[in-house]
Amino acid sequence: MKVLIYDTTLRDGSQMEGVSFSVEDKLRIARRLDAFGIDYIEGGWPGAVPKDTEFFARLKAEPLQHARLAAFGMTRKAGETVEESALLRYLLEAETPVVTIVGKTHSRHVSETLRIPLDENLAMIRESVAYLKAHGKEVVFDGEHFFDGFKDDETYARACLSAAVEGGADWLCPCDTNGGALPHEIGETIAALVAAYPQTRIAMHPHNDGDCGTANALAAVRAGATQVQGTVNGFGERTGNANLVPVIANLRLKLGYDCLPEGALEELTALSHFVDEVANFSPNPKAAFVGRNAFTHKAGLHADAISKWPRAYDHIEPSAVGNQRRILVSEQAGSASIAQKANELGYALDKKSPVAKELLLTVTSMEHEGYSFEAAEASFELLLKKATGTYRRFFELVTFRVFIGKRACDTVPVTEATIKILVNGEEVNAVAEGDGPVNALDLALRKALEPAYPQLKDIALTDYKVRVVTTGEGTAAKVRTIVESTDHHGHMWATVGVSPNLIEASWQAIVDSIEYGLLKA
Ligand SMILES: CC(=O)SCCNC(=O)CCNC(=O)[C@H](O)C(C)(C)COP(=O)(O)OP(=O)(O)OC[C@H]1O[C@@H](n2cnc3c(N)ncnc32)[C@H](O)[C@@H]1OP(=O)(O)O
Ligand SMILES: CC(=O)C(=O)O
Repeated sequence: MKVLIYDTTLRDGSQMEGVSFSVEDKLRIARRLDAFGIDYIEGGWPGAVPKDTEFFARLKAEPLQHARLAAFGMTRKAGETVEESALLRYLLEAETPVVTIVGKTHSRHVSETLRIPLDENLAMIRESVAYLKAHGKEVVFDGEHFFDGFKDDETYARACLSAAVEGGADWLCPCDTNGGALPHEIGETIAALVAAYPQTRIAMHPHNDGDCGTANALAAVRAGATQVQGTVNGFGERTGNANLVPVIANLRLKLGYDCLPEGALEELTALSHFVDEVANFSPNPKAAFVGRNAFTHKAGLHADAISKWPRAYDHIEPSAVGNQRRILVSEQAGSASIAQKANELGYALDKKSPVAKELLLTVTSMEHEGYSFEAAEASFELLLKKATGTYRRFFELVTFRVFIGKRACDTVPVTEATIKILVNGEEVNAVAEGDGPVNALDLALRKALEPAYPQLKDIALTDYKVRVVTTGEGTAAKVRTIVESTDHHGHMWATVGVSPNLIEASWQAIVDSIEYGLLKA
């Protein structure tokens, strides 16, 4: 069974707070969606939003390869003719094969927000659709507030769709504009429309205000809708539109619908992250199917079962959507978690070995002290190296001191770190000033180490996070620092330190970061 996917990330998605695509952004997303195999791409509202007008103009030179491009707009306004409607004219000027127009289908909205006679709204719908059809367009009629209208005044809601059918609409797309409908209501209503309009294809435009966007899209398809409208990552007005990511994955993998070209589904995770990146959002780790956590297993019992049957705790094979399975090491771990993580990192370790048991004890007691290894895998790998005899020490601390001073005339405090270490048995001293105590300490350590380890120049600290943790000893407050680092190959790692003293916690994380970087180099 075929279902067509209609993407409105560039139109309804742009209506979300925090989203402001440039024309370039829109073009990049459109091309990516096109390459991915989306059937319809709604690019925006030409004539209303200047960026959208430019977007359609620029696409004329290099049309999409696979998707049908849709321009979005609304019916003519009350009291004007279709020929007089500037908005309809702009839609034609966009020169897209598809035009989608929204019209009111809830009688109360017609009376209270448009403040026009109910018959005039029907004429606006019929005449606008007919006008666009006369210009050779494939026309999608978006029935605004349809499901609420259907509950309130079914006769009028149906009359609106009938007006669109009389105008020659190719698609009737009832919209759950306020996003509050439930799946059973959507299913029943769509089934009624499929029966009532056998000659016209039925689409569905769900919003997510009741957190039922995906469920409503699936309910509509199961009831006979053959087009689903939504956005990548659920961008959209208020709480967003139906999220096409789980909609597509569920349609394809759970319900067996044909909604993408062969092989495209494996690109779903990359597509989702791409759209977030263009929108300047961090990908949501909890996103179903494509989030970093979607196939990440923390509990020891889960990790044990997965080591015996990889699919044991996953609803699908992660690679089907381009994602991957991960095992975390934490206080929730068991020896199977330790062994699997070790294997993943390239160390042969049996879960029943004394080393695995010992390491588990170390990890769980350190986590009890406030360490957290799930966000600091490099520190865990150093523990693993120590446990398996593959650790190498690069230097030994003799002493460090950090000085912070501020005189009345200073705008910012002066920070200086002095360090004495042993490198290959020789004492090395260094002093450095920094933007703060941690920076000064990091710089002093590097200064002392760089003559012996010039490869350190390629290792940079990229992020530093501090969190207060109250653990173990009653109410004693400790801080946990996580340091993120990178090398010139783009390899990234994170390390952790914990202490009641911020400088000491930072020192531990910095030392781990440098040791790990040198071991990998
Ligand atoms: C459900 C949806 O998400 S639909 C998409 C909504 N998207 C947007 O609104 C983004 C783009 N919008 C815009 O650029 C502007 O709002 C425009 C260009 C469409 C209209 O701007 P303006 O002419 O300044 O009107 P304004 O936005 O203040 O008011 C909307 C007008 O359209 C009328 N209108 C609203 N819906 C419809 C409709 N379905 N059919 C006909 N007229 C309508 C309103 O009655 C109002 O008319 P009035 O000015 O005579 O009172
Ligand atoms: C058309 C549209 O975006 C809606 O009614 O939600």
